[in-house]
Amino acid sequence: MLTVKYLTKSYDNFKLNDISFSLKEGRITGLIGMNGSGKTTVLKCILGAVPYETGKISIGGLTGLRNEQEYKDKIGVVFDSGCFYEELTLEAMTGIIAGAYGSWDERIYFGYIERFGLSRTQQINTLSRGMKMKYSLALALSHHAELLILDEPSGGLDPKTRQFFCGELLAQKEEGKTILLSVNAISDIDRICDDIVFIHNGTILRECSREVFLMESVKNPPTVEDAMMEIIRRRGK
Ligand SMILES: Nc1ncnc2c1ncn2[C@@H]1O[C@H](COP(=O)(O)OP(=O)(O)OP(=O)(O)O)[C@@H](O)[C@H]1O
Repeated sequence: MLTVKYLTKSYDNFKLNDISFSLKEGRITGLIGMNGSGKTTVLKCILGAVPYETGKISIGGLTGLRNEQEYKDKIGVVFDSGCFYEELTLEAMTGIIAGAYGSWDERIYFGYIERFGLSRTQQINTLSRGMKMKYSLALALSHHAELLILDEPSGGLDPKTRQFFCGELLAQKEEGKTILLSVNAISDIDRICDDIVFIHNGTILRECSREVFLMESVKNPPTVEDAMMEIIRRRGK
């Protein structure tokens, strides 16, 4: 599905070091790591939102450089910051976003808006954090994307809304979607991940199933958070 090969991206004080990993179709993969480990940077490179120095990123053989529209249509994005014009209504904002996708499906969009309890005439800046995340998810699910990319979807959400999100993502997986979500150390959303890609200081330390990753934990019952800490402790940094 998604393949990232030898990706390198540098900022003044940070570098993604030759990142390579791939996603298995129809599974949920957690890109996990501490604050500042490079998760958002990796996602931005995949989305073509920032330039990178070296590497090849492809989805089902398509690269964003050669097939920009087709590549973009394949991805549904939910970003923590939600890139919206705050003073617009959902209806007006959606009109702008829908135009960016060749495969936009109004019928599916209205279905989600209703199911998520959102109002099309409400202004973006009056949405609570949970509502904004639901709106982002509705947009991401409305253009027949094969791959969903979510940046810290549980950040700042209460347990009930987190549960709602987990349920929605599991339902999407059932429909055959491939999902990549970034998860930080203290999130509990890792429970729904089938696979883990563990990034630390811009380097991938593990790429395996969640089950195998948990074997690194010394706690009983094992936790993803403890497994991360153990791997880092054994490396000595
Ligand atoms: N535009 C930028 N200019 C300079 N440095 C940046 C820029 N964006 C990110 N960085 C740096 O790159 C590093 C990785 O940041 P990134 O946001 O990818 O981490 P993250 O794993 O998503 O962190 P968090 O869990 O806190 O969101 C950080 O040290 C950050 O300061």
